[in-house]
Amino acid sequence: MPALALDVPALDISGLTVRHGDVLAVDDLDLRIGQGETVALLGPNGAGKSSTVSAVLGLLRPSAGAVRVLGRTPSDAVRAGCVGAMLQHGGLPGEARVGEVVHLVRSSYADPWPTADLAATTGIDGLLGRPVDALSGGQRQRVLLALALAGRPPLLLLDEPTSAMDVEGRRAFWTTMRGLAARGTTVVFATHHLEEADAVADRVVVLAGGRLVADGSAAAVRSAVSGRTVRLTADRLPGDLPGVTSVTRQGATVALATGDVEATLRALLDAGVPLTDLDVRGASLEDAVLSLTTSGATR
Ligand SMILES: Nc1ncnc2c1ncn2[C@@H]1O[C@H](COP(=O)(O)OP(=O)(O)OP(=O)(O)O)[C@@H](O)[C@H]1O
Repeated sequence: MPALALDVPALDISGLTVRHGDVLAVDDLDLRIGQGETVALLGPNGAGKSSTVSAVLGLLRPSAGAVRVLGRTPSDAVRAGCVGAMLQHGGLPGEARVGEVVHLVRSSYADPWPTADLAATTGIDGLLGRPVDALSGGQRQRVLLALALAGRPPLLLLDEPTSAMDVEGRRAFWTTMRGLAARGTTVVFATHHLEEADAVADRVVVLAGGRLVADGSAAAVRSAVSGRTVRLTADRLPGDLPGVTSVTRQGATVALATGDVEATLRALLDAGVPLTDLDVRGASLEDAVLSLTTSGATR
C-alpha cells in the first residue's frame, strides 16, 4: 500500500444516510476520524452503529452521503488492504482448520503479518490445528481478529469485538489494541461494554436513532451529564425524592440519578430509609450514554 499523507482522515463520513427498506438506520451522519485515533461507537440496540460500519466497508449502498476511507472509496480502500474488519456475524468456513483459514487470508496480501507473530499476538497459537467448527465463541472472535489483522491494515473496524470473550480474553484483546494504536493503527469499534470504551478510546461517538448525539473524549461525554448517582440497598423508597431524575433497580440495589445529592440523602434519612451500602459517584460513561440516548433521540 502506498504511504499515506497524515492529514488524510482515516474516515471521512458526510451526510451518510442508510435505509433498510422503511427503516432509517443512519440519518445524515457527519463524522471525521483522524489517523491513529481510537474511537468507540456507542449507542443502544438499533442506533445505527453496524449500519455505519457496513457503509464504511462498502457492504451496503448509502441512500445519501459520502464515505471516504483513507482518501478512497470504501471498496477501493478494502481492495487496497487499508481496512481490517471484525463483524458481528463474521463467517468462517466451518470444516477448515484455523491455520488453513489464516494461511488463505494471509496469502491474499502482498505483505502479510508473519503467522507465528500474528497467532501469538491474537492468542490463537494453540488453535491453529483446530477445525473452525470446534471453536468457542471467544476463540472464534480471536480468530476473526487474526484475520482482520492479517494484512496489517492501517484502519481496523470492529463491531462488538469482545461480546463473546471472557474477562481474560477481553483484557488481552485490549492490550493488543493498545499496542496497535501505539504503532499508529486507527481503531474504530462499536461496543456495549462502556467501561471498555471508557478505558480504551481516545474519543467516543454516541449514536441514537441513527444520529450523532455526542462526540468527544469519554471525560467530556461524562461531564455532559450533570448530577451524580446515589446507590444504596433498599427494598422500598419514598416517591418524589428531591433532585432525583431517574431511578433504576438491579436486584436489591437502587441507583438514583440526582441533581442534588444533599437533598436526596436528607429526604431518604427523613423517611427512615437506612443508607445501607451507600455509594455516591459522578456520572459513569454508562449513565451519560443512557441519559443522552433516552432523551427523545431514540426510536
Ligand atoms: N438488514 C436489515 N434489514 C432491515 N432493517 C435493518 C437491517 N439491518 C439493520 N436494520 C435496522 O436498522 C436499524 C439500525 O440497526 P444497526 O444494526 O445499524 O444498529 P446497531 O446500533 O448496530 O444495533 P446493535 O447494537 O443492536 O448491534 C435498526 O432499526 C435495525 O432494526
